[in-house]
Amino acid sequence: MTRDGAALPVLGAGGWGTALAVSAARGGQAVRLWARRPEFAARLSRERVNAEYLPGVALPDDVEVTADLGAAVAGAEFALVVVPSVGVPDLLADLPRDLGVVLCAKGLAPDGGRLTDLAHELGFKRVAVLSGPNHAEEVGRGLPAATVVASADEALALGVQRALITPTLRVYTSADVVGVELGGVLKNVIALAAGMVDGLGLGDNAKAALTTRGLREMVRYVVSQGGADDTVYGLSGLGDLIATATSRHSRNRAAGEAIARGEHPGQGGKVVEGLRTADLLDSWATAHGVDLPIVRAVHRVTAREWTPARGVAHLMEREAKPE
Ligand SMILES: NC(=O)c1ccc[n+]([C@@H]2O[C@H](COP(=O)([O-])OP(=O)(O)OC[C@H]3O[C@@H](n4cnc5c(N)ncnc54)[C@H](O)[C@@H]3O)[C@@H](O)[C@H]2O)c1
Ligand SMILES: O=P(O)(O)OC[C@H](O)CO
Repeated sequence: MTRDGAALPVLGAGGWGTALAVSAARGGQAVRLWARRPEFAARLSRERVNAEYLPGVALPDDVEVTADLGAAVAGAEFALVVVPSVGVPDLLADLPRDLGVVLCAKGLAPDGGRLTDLAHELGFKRVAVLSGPNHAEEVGRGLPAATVVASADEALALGVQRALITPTLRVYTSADVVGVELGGVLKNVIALAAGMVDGLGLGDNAKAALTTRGLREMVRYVVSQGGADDTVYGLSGLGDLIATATSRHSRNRAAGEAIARGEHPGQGGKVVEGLRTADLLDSWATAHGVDLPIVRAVHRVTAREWTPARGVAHLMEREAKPE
């Protein structure tokens, strides 16, 4: 399904689903945007602006909004799955298994594994992941950006590339599903830590050290899972780490900043994936004896087991060693 085929289903009408729908439609792709709540879908269809999740961005005429999941995916070769990771298992369970699924959430499955693995376990044969430095607020406004679609199924990756590429969104393909998927997952935790550095006023040196050591931690985890270190140094790893750890748009960075100030992160119901990821990954790292000290510190601080100051001490007072 491409621009000359059936409409592209975009499942999930939060900030990212809406931005992808708008971007693809501006590029000439007909889109069906599925929202879970019928009243929300009706309002979006009527007002043509997602005031709750992506204010100020008008839906082009080529975006049809529906709350009917069957109608949204009818006749499609693949669909973009753009709900938060916690909602992905239930949504996948409701989809036909011959549909290609393009997972866009930057989070983990309930058991701490990868969502692409979960999709295969549920019986999907054609599975891809889309990830990159992509703030919805900027993609929705048509500012230039690049992203990566990874799949073991090259035809699927090429189909997604054709459907999504526009003069303002450059879409690369990759065969490294593990590397592309986990880069986007891990960077949220490092962005939470970067936000804490901001909130504590620790300075630019500290933030540079934290993000660089965070990148090393991303490489260690991705390689332990079978991904390539090269991928982590690309758009979906380092690129997204830069975009998230430095951005005023990032909900993860902002949540870290709020926590460091002693506040509870309030994001108006918008998902902060790094909180759940830190919890799942810290347990995984403990169980498997893998050293992920920043993940550990972020989890303990966000779980309110450690103060932010103790988290900093945990990172600074580790045994001296070569870089
Ligand atoms: N916002 C971004 O800039 C951005 C960019 C790239 C990737 N992502 C990732 O995309 C995913 C979705 O993020 P978002 O920014 O669109 O979220 P959001 O917070 O803007 O909105 C979440 C949307 O999902 C819906 N939702 C929540 N739980 C659901 C469930 N169980 N089943 C179905 N729908 C559910 C909500 O009603 C809402 O429409 C996240 O994993 C995020 O990390 C976000
Ligand atoms: O707002 P965040 O922190 O969820 O980040 C959004 C995107 O993942 C940036 O690429």
